[in-house]
Order: sequence, then structure tokens, then C-alpha cells
Amino acid sequence: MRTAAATAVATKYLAPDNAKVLAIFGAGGQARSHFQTMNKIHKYEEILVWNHTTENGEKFCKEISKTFKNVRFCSNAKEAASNADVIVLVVSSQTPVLKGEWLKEGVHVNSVGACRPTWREMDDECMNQCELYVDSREGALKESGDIIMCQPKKLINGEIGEVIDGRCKVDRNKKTIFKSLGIAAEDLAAGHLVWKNLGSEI
Ligand SMILES: NC(=O)C1=CN([C@@H]2O[C@H](COP(=O)(O)OP(=O)(O)OC[C@H]3O[C@@H](n4cnc5c(N)ncnc54)[C@H](O)[C@@H]3O)[C@@H](O)[C@H]2O)C=CC1
Ligand SMILES: O=C([O-])C1=[NH+]CCC1
Repeated sequence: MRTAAATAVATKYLAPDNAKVLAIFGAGGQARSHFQTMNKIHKYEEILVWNHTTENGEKFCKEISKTFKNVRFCSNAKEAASNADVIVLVVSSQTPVLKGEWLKEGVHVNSVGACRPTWREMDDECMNQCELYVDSREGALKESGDIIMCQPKKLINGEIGEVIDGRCKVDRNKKTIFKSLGIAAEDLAAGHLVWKNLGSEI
């Protein structure tokens, strides 16, 4: 849940205010936790799901349709991406599943998978069209294949912490990416929340 919470915070600061359509790429554990947190940031009118296996994609859609009616499985990744204001990539892919040529103006992409230096989930065109924000510059330059392998070399606009505290200004009309890899501060915050809520039980 802490990974999905970090994505939700990044989306709050980077996505267009009037985001109406959310696309989720993936149908695993992270897809489920992201469905729960992303709905707290925007009141989405529609959720589009793409997954590389139809069976799991449709199963995920059926599950979330119990609490969110307007959800649709797209067998074509382009269809999901090109209609979305916010995209969440939560796949275990080693090659790009998202192409820059599909992106809408002002879209915000949360890239949560591809956590290894040799793995990708976004193509070079996607990387180069967007302003790039990360959780940690140090981590991103060591761990993110999307950043390390991008041609031409992709510059990082800022860390999400710098956006939140005002050191880094964001133009929400531009296309943006939040590259998430996970940082210790997220684990500390999650641990603190659990500790606080345990109260007198311990
Ligand atoms: N940024 C972060 O802090 C974190 C990132 N992750 C990453 O998020 C990703 C998803 O994690 P989970 O949902 O827990 O995994 P999961 O195994 O529950 O789901 C993986 C999803 O990826 C899809 N998939 C598998 N191979 C694929 C391929 N070749 N092409 C396209 N889709 C493919 C599966 O169909 C499934 O929908 C993983 O890459 C994981 O390492 C996980 C936790 C924290
Ligand atoms: O921070 C984390 O837990 C992870 N980051 C990449 C895979 C798992």
C-alpha cells in the first residue's frame, strides 16, 4: 500500500486537476492497491485496464466493478493509453508497454514497474515527450532502465519531495512522468502509521 500511496501523492502534485480517465496497465497486487489509492486523488469518470493476459485483466475489472461501475478492459494498450489523463504502469515487463505516440496532451504517467537497470516499461519517445520526476535521483540513476537506457540521455526535472516543498515548479499542462522505485522514507511513514494506530494494543 505504501507504493500506491506514494503514487497517489505524486499524482496529486503532477497530474492535471480535472483528470477524468485513469488507465491501469497491469492486474496484479500493485494494480489492486493503486486502484484503492488513486480514487482518493481524483473523482475518475472511467477506469481503463490493460493487461498482457486477457483473463487476468478481465478478472481484475470484474473485481473492481463492485465498487467502481465504469471500468472497462482494453485488449489494446493504445486504446487505454490514448484516452487516459492519468496512467499507472504496474507491470512486470522488461520491455516497453507504453509508447509516446499514444499520449494525450497533459497526461501524467506513474511508472511503478521496471525497477531494474536493464528493464523498461516506457519507450524513448514516451520518456522524451515528458517532464521527468523521481522519488530519488540517486536511486533512479542506478536502478531505472527507462532512465539509464533512454536515448538521447534523459534529464531528471526533480525529485517529488522538491515539488512538494516548492523548490521545483511544475507545469501541469505538460506531459509528466513520476518514476517510482521505492525509498526508505515511504517505509518509515508506513511503519509510523501502523505504530500510531496500534495505540494501546502493544
Ligand atoms: N516502485 C516501487 O516501489 C515498487 C515496484 N514494484 C514493481 O511493480 C510491478 C508490479 O508488481 P505486482 O503488482 O506486485 O506484481 P504481480 O506479479 O502481482 O503483477 C504483475 C503484473 O504484470 C503483468 N506482466 C507480467 N509479465 C509481463 C510482461 N512481460 N508484459 C506485460 N505485463 C506483464 C502480469 O500480468 C501482472 O498483471 C513489479 O515490476 C514490481 O517489481 C513493486 C513494489 C514496489
Ligand atoms: O521499494 C520496493 O519495495 C521495491 N522497489 C522495486 C521492487 C520493490
